[in-house]
This record gives sequence, C-alpha cells and structure tokens, in this order.
Amino acid sequence: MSECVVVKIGSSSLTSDEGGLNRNKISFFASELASIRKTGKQVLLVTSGAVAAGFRRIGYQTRPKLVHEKQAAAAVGQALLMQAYQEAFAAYGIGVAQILLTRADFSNRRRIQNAQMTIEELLRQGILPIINENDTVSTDELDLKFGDNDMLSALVGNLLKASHLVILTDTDGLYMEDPRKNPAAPRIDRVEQISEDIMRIAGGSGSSVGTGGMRSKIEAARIAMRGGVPAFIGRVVENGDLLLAVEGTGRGTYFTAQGHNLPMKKQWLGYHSQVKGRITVDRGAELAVTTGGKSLLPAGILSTNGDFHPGDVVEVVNQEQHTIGRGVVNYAAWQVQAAMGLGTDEVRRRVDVGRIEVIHRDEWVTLA
Ligand SMILES: Nc1ncnc2c1ncn2[C@@H]1O[C@H](COP(=O)(O)OP(=O)(O)O)[C@@H](O)[C@H]1O
Ligand SMILES: N[C@@H](CCC(=O)OP(=O)(O)O)C(=O)O
Repeated sequence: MSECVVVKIGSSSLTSDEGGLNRNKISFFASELASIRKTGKQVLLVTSGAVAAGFRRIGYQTRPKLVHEKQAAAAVGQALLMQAYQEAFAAYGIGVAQILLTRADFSNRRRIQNAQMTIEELLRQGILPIINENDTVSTDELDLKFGDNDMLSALVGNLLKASHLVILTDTDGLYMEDPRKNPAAPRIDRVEQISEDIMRIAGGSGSSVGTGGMRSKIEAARIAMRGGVPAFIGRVVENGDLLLAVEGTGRGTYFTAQGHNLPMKKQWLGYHSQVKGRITVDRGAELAVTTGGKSLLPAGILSTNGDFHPGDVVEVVNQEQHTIGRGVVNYAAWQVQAAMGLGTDEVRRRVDVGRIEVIHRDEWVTLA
C-alpha cells in the first residue's frame, strides 16, 4: 500500500463557538485533503464535530454536558457532518465512507482486525474513510470512551502504520504556555521525546466546543511516536498548508517517530487492551522489566488490585504509582497475593502455578 496520512480535525476547526457546522471550513478541509491524495498518498480523516454540529439542531442552547444529551446531539450531528463531507468531497470526485469506532473495539482483536480490513479495502477502492467515535454507544465510565478524538487518531495511525499523523486544531502547535492565556509564549517547533515538562505545559481546551485541549493531543502524539508514526500538531489556514504540514514545513509542532516501531502484538497490549488489574512493584523489579529485559517474578511484587485471571492484561506501576508498563499475567490475583515477595523456590513450594514468571518478558510492553 502507498504511504498513508491520517488527518484529525477537531471540533474547534469545524464549528463555531455557538455550535453548528461551518460549511466553508468543511469545503476548505476537503480541498486540502484532496490535494494530499493528488500526491499519490492515501488519506484517512478522523473527525470530531458531531456533538457541536448537532446540539443546536436538537434545541439545546449550549454544548450539552450530560452524557445522554451529548449522545443525542452526536446522533443528530454525525448525520449532518457526513452529509457536509459527502458534498464537499464530491466536488473533487472523492467518495467517502463513515466508520464509527469505540475504545472497546480496539481492545477486541477480532473487531479491530475487521475494522482494519474494511479500511484497507476502502482505501484500495479509492474511498476516503471518515472516522469518528461511536458516541451513541460509548459511555464516560471506566475509561471506555475516547472523549476527544486525538487518541482515536493515534490508534488509527498506528493500526494502519501511517506515514504521518496530522492533528489539526485552532492553534499553530504546542506553545510554552496556552497562547490564549499568554499570547507572547514561544512555540516549540520539534519534540524528540515527550518529557514530564512537555506534559506540564500542555493545558486543557481553550474553546467552548473542543474537549481534549493540548494535553490529549500530546498524549496522542506520544502513542504515535511509540508506534513509529511521526506526528504533527498544528493549524491549516491557507490553501496548501496541509501539504506543507505533511512535507515538514507546516504551522505547528513536529513529533519525531521513535525508531523502534512496536510490533502489532505489543501495540495491542500497550494501547488497545483492556486492563483488568494493577500490580505494584519495587524498584528492583521496575528496573528488571523496564531496562533489564527481564520477566516479572513474584519477589519484586508489593501489592495487587483488581480481580484478574491468567491471560488477563494488567497494568504495572512503580512505588510512586506511575505506570511503567502492561503485560499478560500467568497468575490469578489471589495467586500473586500468595506468592508476592517470595523467592522462586518458596513460590514453587507454596503456590500451584504453571509458570514462575508472573509476566513473561515476551508478554510485556514498557510504557514509562
Ligand atoms: N501549551 C499549549 N499550547 C497550545 N495550545 C494550548 C496549550 N495549552 C492549552 N492549549 C489549548 O488547546 C486548545 C486546542 O484544543 P481543543 O480546544 O481541544 O481543540 P480541538 O477541538 O481542535 O481538539 C487551544 O485552543 C489552546 O487554548
Ligand atoms: N466524538 C465527538 C468528539 C468530541 C470533541 O469535542 O472532540 P475534539 O474536538 O477532538 O476535542 C464529536 O464528534 O463531537
């Protein structure tokens, strides 16, 4: 397959603060995406804007806050959004398809493989897939909702091994401070690694229609970088800006892909799987699994949370409760509790487990 560009457009770029779609903006983005297709690259669009497009039509005065109201607004707005894109892309002879995904779809290997095969077939047939979260069935509980589409776009980019992830918003990239609060703050042009400092300067949404703000975009960029996909966060305002963004001279911040492209299985483990519990480890175990390439043994485990079973995915945290990675456990939670802190011989004597490793290194991904 030829190079593939995933472009994410946020609500703030498509709608006005008062709600409702801005048709001129949609036509503009359609022409920008069409110009990327002309260069021979495949294009996928991840679009927000369903709630913002639908809430006025449904009769709400401001963007709704209650889950069922948001879902109702999205159900109305998604149809309006697709209608607008269909018309706008038709002007360039490009057919479009609607794909609605949820976080749960990503944690189920078969479902996400089906989505991937569908998307690949659409691309082969020259159709431009337009993806949004399936707001009607997603709920805010238990991390089951993306909420904003930044993370969704990163996961789609990784799934398709995109050559570029372009996250468009209403600011020219990442600034040292939220430019709405400090217009003099300087922009960061390139980020090689997402440090704690970078996370700190990225704030929430400044507009009344956007949700994630810069923070969720940076988190998405981090996932893309780990998946080997270079990312861009910024703005396109004039004809040709999107092409410049893809070519490396856009109005925004570039995030360099990290060389080690995680294999699909580890990407699934790290970013798509559903976590069933948590294991806290001591410093020695932390180093062994994150930098030593070792399996996690019972001796370094301090505590567990959640009711997990062999084959489930658990999150592993250090003594400061920072996530260091995820892995598939060979023990049930009660077996970890019986074995934690014990040496290998002692575990074999006291606990009936098939394998001594709580998490084997082949079933582990470092996320620190
Ligand atoms: N350090 C920062 N640099 C740039 N923008 C920031 C920063 N911190 C917070 N923001 C805010 O993030 C907003 C973009 O996010 P959001 O409103 O969620 O947009 P979208 O709808 O495009 O996802 C900007 O308008 C800006 O106010
Ligand atoms: N799925 C929702 C996304 C909500 C949202 O505001 O996202 P974003 O503008 O990307 O911060 C919608 O289409 O309205």
